[in-house]
Amino acid sequence: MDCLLFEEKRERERDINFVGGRMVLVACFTGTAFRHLPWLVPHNRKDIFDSKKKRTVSICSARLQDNFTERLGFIGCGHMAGAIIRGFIAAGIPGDLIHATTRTQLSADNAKQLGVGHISSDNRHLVESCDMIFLAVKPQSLDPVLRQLRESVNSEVLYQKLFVSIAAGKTCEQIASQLGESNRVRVLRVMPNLPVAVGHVAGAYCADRHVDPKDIDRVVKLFSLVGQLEQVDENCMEAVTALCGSGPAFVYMFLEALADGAVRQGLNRKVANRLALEMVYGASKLAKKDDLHFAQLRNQVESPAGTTVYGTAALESGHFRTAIIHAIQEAVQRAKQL
Ligand SMILES: NC(=O)C1=CN([C@@H]2O[C@H](COP(=O)(O)OP(=O)(O)OC[C@H]3O[C@@H](n4cnc5c(N)ncnc54)[C@H](OP(=O)(O)O)[C@@H]3O)[C@@H](O)[C@H]2O)C=CC1
Ligand SMILES: O=C(O)[C@@H]1CCC=N1
Repeated sequence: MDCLLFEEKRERERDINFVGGRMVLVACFTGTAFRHLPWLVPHNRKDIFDSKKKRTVSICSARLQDNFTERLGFIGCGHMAGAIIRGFIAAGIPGDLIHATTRTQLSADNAKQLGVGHISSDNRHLVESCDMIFLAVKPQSLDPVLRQLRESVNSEVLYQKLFVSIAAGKTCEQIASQLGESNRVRVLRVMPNLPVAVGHVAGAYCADRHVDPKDIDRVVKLFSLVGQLEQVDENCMEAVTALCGSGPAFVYMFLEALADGAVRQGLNRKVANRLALEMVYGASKLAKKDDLHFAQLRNQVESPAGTTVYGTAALESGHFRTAIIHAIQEAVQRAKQL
């Protein structure tokens, strides 16, 4: 799939959107973007001078390298695997390189709709057929899956594969030791989030010390097609799970409440929903662009004795921030229990 690529000055400003089925990418330092997107091949590059921002911006098309041959296997194809697959396929990964297993026909039908090339319920066959195996079942279903793989797949075959777990709360060590000799099993943990479906993942990864840097590189490169993952220590993965994995649910709840508030004041429901969405999107975009402390941005909105400061004071008396901090804490606690 072709994409348009814009390069901008700062790495952190990189942003990927899909427009009319094409990927439009706003990227970092001119010249370095393709190093971060090694599976994209640039062509028709044109450098233009952005007089407003006083810097050169490159615009070009890019496509996935023809030699991308990694076979990706998903054990479990529910909400999260489905979102990752949607993002990968939109970024140009051929469905034929994607394998998935499910338990029910309904999930198999959903996987087919997404464009998954190979669908079955045979986890052993999936592991044997693929290079990178995503463990994408619920954490509560993971132990029996790992046991089944240990019992059914030849251990030397298991050791050749790269396992990527997206399960909340399960450590690399727990997974590796259930699959075989833990220092021979190659496991990375990735915590993605639902917006990976539209090429905008916010999340992180960590790996066991003995995982080969080349394996880490494979996963980082793959996810660079759908956004960017931070590298964190494993003991921070629960915080990332709460912030990034669960975060979209918190944001959707906030959106719902914002729209409800406006509807209560008489605004039409559809208009309220649309405005809530655009407002949060725009506020995030500005915060990302201006890179100011969130409180500085808030202060720009709060006119003295104006409407906003009355609203923010009401949020404080409703313990808004405490409630959010508590939500993150509860989500972390739950991840540790899983
Ligand atoms: N949802 C999210 O936003 C996020 C989820 N995660 C993590 O992703 C993982 C999956 O979560 P989510 O997608 O929400 O869950 P879902 O319940 O939507 O999906 C789980 C999938 O696993 C399949 N499954 C269960 N047992 C087996 C098995 N033995 N063999 C093959 N497939 C099996 C189910 O198939 P069937 O439907 O046929 O029973 C289903 O498709 C979890 O570990 C979660 O922690 C991480 C980040 C965000
Ligand atoms: O709710 C959950 O457990 C999963 C993990 C992060 C988001 N969803």
